[in-house]
Amino acid sequence: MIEVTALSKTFGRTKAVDHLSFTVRPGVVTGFLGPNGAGKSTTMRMILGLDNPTSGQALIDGRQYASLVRPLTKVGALLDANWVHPNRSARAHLRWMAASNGLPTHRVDEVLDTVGLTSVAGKAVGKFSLGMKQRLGLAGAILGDPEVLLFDEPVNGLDPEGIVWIRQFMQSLASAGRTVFVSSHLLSEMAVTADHLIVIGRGRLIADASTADFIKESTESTVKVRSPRLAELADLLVRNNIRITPTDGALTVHSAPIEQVGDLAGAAGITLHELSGVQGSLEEAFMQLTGDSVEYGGHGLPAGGDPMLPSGTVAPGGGTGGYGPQSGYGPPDRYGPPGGPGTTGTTGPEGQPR
Ligand SMILES: Nc1ncnc2c1ncn2[C@@H]1O[C@H](COP(=O)(O)OP(=O)(O)OP(=O)(O)O)[C@@H](O)[C@H]1O
Repeated sequence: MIEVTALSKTFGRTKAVDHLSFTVRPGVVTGFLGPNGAGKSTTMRMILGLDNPTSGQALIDGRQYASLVRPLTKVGALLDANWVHPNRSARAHLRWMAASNGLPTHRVDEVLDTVGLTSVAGKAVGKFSLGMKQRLGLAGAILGDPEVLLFDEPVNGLDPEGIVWIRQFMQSLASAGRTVFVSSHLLSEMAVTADHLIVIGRGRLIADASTADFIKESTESTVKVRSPRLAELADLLVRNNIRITPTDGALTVHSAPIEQVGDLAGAAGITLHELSGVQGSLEEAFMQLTGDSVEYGGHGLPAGGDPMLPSGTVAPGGGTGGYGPQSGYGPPDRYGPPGGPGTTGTTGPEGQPR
């Protein structure tokens, strides 16, 4: 378990982490989300003893990282996959890590096998692709069979196959009862990987909730309905004071439960070809909650909504224009392709204090 209590870190005039408190529990994957510069890497670095807090504390199973005798047996981390000497082979790199923590050499071959690097174990790491380096970083993280694992942007720059592999890898670690704490910019990926989310903005806690609750509470649920008598159905719903938006041969219903829509259509004898509930996405929930916490950029949509839509209509996905968030809706490109590992200047697993 990781316990962060009133944790703060100031760099000059920048408050990178501001009185942050949360707990990361074992048995589930906990995602760590926040806009660029929110303080995720700094928080992880403090948990790992790589940065000293200005105030507050971060404990791993009740102890500070610095007080752990053989840290790799308690905590494994992947902060920067590029932090490996390029001329060293994968096996030599892991042997060096194992020796420094008093771990048996046979663990090296075991973890190489787990991450699928056995056939290239003798190759210089400098010749590795990013995906292979990420796998090597994960091998280092699990070398000491630790109960607690931290991964900072582990899927950065990976292809879809690599992303799915890492997702399953993290989920299997969690289902074995480990504590898994992972930061990522890829929100759609986090939505299917993490069971629980810690969301921060400008160093402060914004949300600490299950992924399902976070999405449910921060987005609008709508109903999608299709019918061969769409115009009649639209008229019926409007007459019942229900707000709707026409979308691609269907109606999006904003202010009525699915049962009411079905009952009204049924009573009027209107055949339906589709009646389904639509939940918002993690992207929408994230932007809704962190819109004001973005450090750089952030050109929100105008307060009146999307200028491309008629007034009173609703942007697809619950955007602005009469419904949903009216302000602080940042441009999605903030969450686009990440800058790649190393952009936060973090240190690899070997950089952890012994
Ligand atoms: N060593 C440092 N010296 C000065 N400022 C720093 C240092 N490390 C981080 N910061 C600042 O602290 C704030 C938080 O940075 P941090 O890297 O922790 O955020 P992040 O959420 O990990 O961002 P990203 O998602 O972009 O990696 C930023 O304003 C950053 O510029």
